[in-house]
Amino acid sequence: MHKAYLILENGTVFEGKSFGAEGEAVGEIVFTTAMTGYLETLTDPSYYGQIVVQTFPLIGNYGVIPSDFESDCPHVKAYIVRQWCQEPSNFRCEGDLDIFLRKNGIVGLYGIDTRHLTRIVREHGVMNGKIVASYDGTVPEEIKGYRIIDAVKNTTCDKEEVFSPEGEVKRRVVLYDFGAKANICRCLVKRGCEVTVVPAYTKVERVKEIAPDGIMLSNGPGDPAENTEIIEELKKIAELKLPTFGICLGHQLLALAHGAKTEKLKYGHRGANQPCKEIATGRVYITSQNHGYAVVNDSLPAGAEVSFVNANDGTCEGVCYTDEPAFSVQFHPEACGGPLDTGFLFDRFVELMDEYKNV
Ligand SMILES: NC(=O)CC[C@H](N)C(=O)O
Repeated sequence: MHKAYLILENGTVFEGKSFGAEGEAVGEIVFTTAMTGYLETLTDPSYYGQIVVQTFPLIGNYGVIPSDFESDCPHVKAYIVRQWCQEPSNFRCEGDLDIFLRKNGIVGLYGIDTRHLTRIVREHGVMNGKIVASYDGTVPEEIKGYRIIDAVKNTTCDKEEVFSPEGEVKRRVVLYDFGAKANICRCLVKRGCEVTVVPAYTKVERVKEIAPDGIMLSNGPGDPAENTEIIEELKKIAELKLPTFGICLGHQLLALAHGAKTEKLKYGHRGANQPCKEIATGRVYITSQNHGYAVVNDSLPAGAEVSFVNANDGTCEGVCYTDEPAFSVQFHPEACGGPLDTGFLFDRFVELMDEYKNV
């Protein structure tokens, strides 16, 4: 394995070794504290444009298992680990991480002090960086200027697709794909929903033609406020007053469509053990998360209430709309990877659809 370097925007340099694809990669450095679920992380489209650092020191122990993927291919810009497992072991394993990254053109770096790197990002805030094969003592210009743009455009599907449950179709859902994780669709299909996955720029007229019982707004990458066209369409979709459930980017876009604001967090929440408190019950759930932006609590308009807050930093983790059958969460109830504790939110959505069907 060759030597490779990570150069940070602030001039810090880490020397490590290359794995995966050879080459260079510039991106936004983010860290995830999840101890497992690296395949779900790699293939979650929300990581588009980001160089992901795993804080857990040994990654790849169970190899590559395609049925765990959250989309067809990895979306991370590059991948950094302390150590990758060269002899994975699992009855479902179909290969190792190095070959998987190489095949998919993802540059990897290992053998650096990921704890030190994480501390820098945590204290300084999220920053850009570049992985290079050689270092000449200078910080490349492109690092500072890097910005993730057109993220949803580059990760949404290009045509509609219908997923049907095995048994009877109990309700029909339109799932807006802003860069959706596959498990959102699986969670709905499992509950007897026929899911029509639609591209992110689908107009309200098409939704009316499909005439679903509910609307699901998926997760996705990038700055939520950048999606002005989608936000305008969501305003019209909200007028249909259909049961609506938003997750992560979907949650942020729904709030923006109602006039709320979003902000970039210092270093985001990425991991599988983020505590979230439900305001109505005071109960704390352990959640799976991957986001860099959040809805500003105080910016919510009348008719929208904070339903969950992050127990660590008090940021908005959920919104409930009092004049519409709509709710959303910043965390991932579909988990994958991560705890399944908040899967009941899909049951709530299904109940909401059934309630509205009967009125
Ligand atoms: N997982 C997501 O949907 C992330 C939403 C958004 N891109 C953020 O970083 O905040």
